[in-house]
Formats: sequence, structure tokens, C-alpha cells
Amino acid sequence: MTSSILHHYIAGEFVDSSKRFDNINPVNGQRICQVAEADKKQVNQAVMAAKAALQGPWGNMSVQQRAALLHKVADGIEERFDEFVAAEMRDTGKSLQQASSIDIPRGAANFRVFADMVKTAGSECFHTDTPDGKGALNYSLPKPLGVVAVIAPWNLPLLLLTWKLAPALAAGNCIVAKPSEETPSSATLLAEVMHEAGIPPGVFNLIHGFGPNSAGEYLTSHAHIDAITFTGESRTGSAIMRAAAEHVKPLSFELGGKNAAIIFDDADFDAAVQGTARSVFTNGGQVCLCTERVYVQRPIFERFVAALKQKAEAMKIGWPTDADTDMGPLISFEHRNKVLSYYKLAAEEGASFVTGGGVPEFGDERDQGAWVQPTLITGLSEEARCVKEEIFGPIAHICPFDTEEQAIALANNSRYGLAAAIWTRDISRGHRVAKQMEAGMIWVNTWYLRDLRTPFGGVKMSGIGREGGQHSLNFYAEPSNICIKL
Ligand SMILES: NC(=O)C1=CN([C@@H]2O[C@H](COP(=O)(O)OP(=O)(O)OC[C@H]3O[C@@H](n4cnc5c(N)ncnc54)[C@H](O)[C@@H]3O)[C@@H](O)[C@H]2O)C=CC1
Ligand SMILES: O=C(O)/C=C/C=C(\O)C(=O)O
Repeated sequence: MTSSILHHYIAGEFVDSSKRFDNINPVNGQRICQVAEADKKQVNQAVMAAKAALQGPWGNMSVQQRAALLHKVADGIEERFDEFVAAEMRDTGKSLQQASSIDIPRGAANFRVFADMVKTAGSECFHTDTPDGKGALNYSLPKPLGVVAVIAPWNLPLLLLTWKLAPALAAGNCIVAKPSEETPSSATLLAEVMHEAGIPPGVFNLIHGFGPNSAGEYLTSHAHIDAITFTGESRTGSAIMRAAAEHVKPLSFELGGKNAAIIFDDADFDAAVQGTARSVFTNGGQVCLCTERVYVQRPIFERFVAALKQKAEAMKIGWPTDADTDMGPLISFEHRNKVLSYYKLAAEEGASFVTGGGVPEFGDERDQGAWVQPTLITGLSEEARCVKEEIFGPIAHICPFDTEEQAIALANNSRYGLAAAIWTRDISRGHRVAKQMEAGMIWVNTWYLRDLRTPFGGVKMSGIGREGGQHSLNFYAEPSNICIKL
């Protein structure tokens, strides 16, 4: 990092603000650095810089030139891989294992995948019959939307920021991005990489700040923003929708979930236990795809609960920098308060705690951090708030079921519909159940196996639209149809 104060990146320059906020390390509650907080004027400067850049060299570049620049950005992330990993671990407390095998490699991969895709992307063409017999040719031409606002969350900071801005840039748009106030570091490093790679000034702008009455709201309500892409909580999605309503613009939302896993009694038991432990506890349960409701067929219920408990208790909760750490702290004290309030609520609602339910003790500076224990509960009614509401922490409720129909009904009994996991050796049943899931993404005998070309997103309160492969490129481009009479 070139500065102990994290700056915005506007019109190709790193700039400070008169107002700043603290960036806190959740491992021990200590301040990492200060971060500039953009005011309305700076947000406006960033938007206008992006708008102007559409008319500059970026707008006239060939797809091949644009793609080559995006490859340079991917190379730049890899050249500074260790800095990115360290930044992500500092801001979030996530483990070295997670940051170095998932977050940062995906940051680079997102640029490569979309740079390559856009080079080979085609468009529709129809020959249309006409009364004179000569016909007409209709073809569509994808054009960039213009200035895209990218609002990213803190759970997978670089991964989710680049998952949006790589396809948006590949499609020729200019960007104003706002990372989460909890995770400003990797985004600032990315701005340095963009600068070094030679992305023209104004094409990528980065502003730091909060959501309501701050940079996030100023950006999403700005009249010259042409589209908004957001990942985060469903309630924030509603607020952004309201802010954007006046100027009517395309929105892509990837929102919350209360994801179910269904484990049938014919499943490969060890694989199902291992996979479910991963789907509940990865990144401290702070991934929108994580399982928070586990439904287990009755004949194997007790054995499954005992095996999952063993997995939870065997996890190493420790320093993010240790190579064998499985789980770090939660992102912040505010988020820990929220998760702990659900642990307390679970007890009030009558849950039995299989394991966890509290805060680990270390006897060192980590006792000032935002840690919680991995937690498994049973015995709640399906109407309990802990079974209905997204907690976004390392906790799941485990419930028995008897029949396939019952499992489907239980899994679908949610206002969310993001992801589901099904464990069975009967592939016909896997397929039959998967297609009845009210969810955007269903894994059978695995979880979080990603192919960046596939549609990614949710139904119900879990989002609007799909990201991934051509779905992303379609969102970030406006097709205009050209009809030529022959
Ligand atoms: N991927 C997901 O599904 C995520 C879910 N969450 C859930 O959301 C809860 C709240 O966490 P937050 O960090 O506050 O998430 P959030 O969804 O409110 O924040 C995500 C991003 O939106 C921005 N933002 C917030 N309010 C905004 C507004 N009115 N206009 C424009 N931008 C706005 C934030 O500054 C941040 O960059 C968490 O406890 C967790 O349960 C949080 C992060 C990711
Ligand atoms: O694209 C991925 O691999 C992961 C995406 C995760 C989210 O969108 C999330 O946690 O919000």
C-alpha cells in the first residue's frame, strides 16, 4: 500500500477528503489505517470523470485492445498477489487459506474470463422476409450502458468487486465503484493496478464511504449513473432501488439468502458431512451461498448431527495468517453483535445447542476482536426467526425430515431463494429435487463448485437478474437492433 491513508481514485488521480474514517482489523479491534470519505462533490467528480471517459480513448478502443488491457490488470493482481492477500486478511480477518486460494485468484480470473469472452461474443442476426421478396437483415449491436455504479460488500471484497467491474469494463462501460466501508484496502490496491496497467483516466473510479447519507447513496441516486450493480443485503437492495427509481435505470442485484441443504439417507455420508461443514462454515458463514438450514432424513439424523458437531469442533479458529487456520473472526463488532443476538434469540426460541453459541477465548489480543464460535442448533420450529432470517454467520439449524416431498416443501419455505445443496446417491432423485427447488443455484453432491460461465443469482428476495458469463455481458450492454432493407 503506497499510503497509510486510503485515497479515492478519481479521473486517474489518487485524492484525499477532508473527512476520514477508521479501517479496523476485526482480529483484535486495532486500527489499520484511515480512509478518505467521499462527499457529494467528489462523488459527482467521479461520475462526471467516468462520463467524460466514455468519449475518450476507451470509447474508441477495439475490443481486442480493451481485452488486452484487462489481461494486464489480471497480471498486475498476480504480480502483487501477496499484497492483495495481506490486505484482504487485514480488513476481514479471513484465513490465509481462503484469501490465497479463493478471493485473490478469482480477482484475477474475473478479468481474464470476461476479457476472453468479449473477444468471441457474437450477436443475433435474422433474415426477414419482405413483400418485395428482397428481404431485410436485422442484426443487433451491443453498446455499453455508459457509467455503471458498482456497490460491493465486505465478505469477498476483491472477488465480488471484480466479478462486477470486469464484465462491465469488458463491455466498454466506465465505472464508479464503491467498496464496502469495512474493506477498502484491496479495492485501493486494485486502483493502483489499474493505473499501472494503463487504464485511461476516468474509466475506473473508486470512491470510499458508507451507504446511507454517504458515498453509496450519493452514487446510486446520481442522475448520470446509467446502471447499478449491487451485492449485499436484501434491505439495502430495496433502498438502492428506491434511490434509483427517479431516474429509471437497469439494476442487477445479488442479495441475501437462507440457503437449505437436504441430506437424503442414501447420500455418501462422509462426503455429505464434509460438504455441509464447508457450506455452513466457509468464510465464517459470511458467503451469500452458505447453508443456514440443514434438513436430514430421519434414519441418519442423529448420526449426521454428531458427525457435523465433530467437524465444527475440529475446526481451527485462529490467526488468519496461520496456514492451518480454518476460520477467523467476523467482519466487525457491529456484525458480531448481530450474529450474537441470533445466538441469544435461538436460546430464547427454544433451540438445543449442539455446539457453540458463544465467543471463543484466546487469552491474548484476539479477545478484543470480533470472534464467535461455530454453532449448530436443533429443535426450532420452522417459524422461528432463526430459521427464517439471514444471520450471515457460522451457524446452522439442523432439522429431520421423512419424505422427499416434505424436504422440498421445507427447503422452499423461505422468502429467499438463492442457493441449495442436495446430497443423494440417486442421481435421478438429485435432478428431480433440484428442479423443484425455488433457488437460483442448486448443487447436487457438492457445494460452491464454480464455473464462471453459469448463471449466478437468486429468485424471490435473493435478487434481480443473473451474473456470470454471457449473462453479465448482456446486463452491461444495451443491444440496439439495426434493420437494413435489402
Ligand atoms: N453478499 C451478501 O449477501 C451480503 C449480506 N450482508 C448482510 O447484510 C448485513 C449488513 O451488512 P452491511 O455491510 O451493512 O451490508 P450492506 O448490504 O448494507 O452493504 C453492502 C454495500 O452496500 C453499501 N450500502 C449500504 N447502504 C446503502 C445505500 N442506502 N445506498 C447505497 N449503498 C449502500 C455499503 O456501503 C456496502 O458497500 C450483514 O449483517 C449481512 O447479514 C452483508 C454483506 C454481503
Ligand atoms: O461468485 C462467487 O464465487 C461468489 C459469490 C458470492 C456472493 O455473491 C456473496 O457472498 O454475496
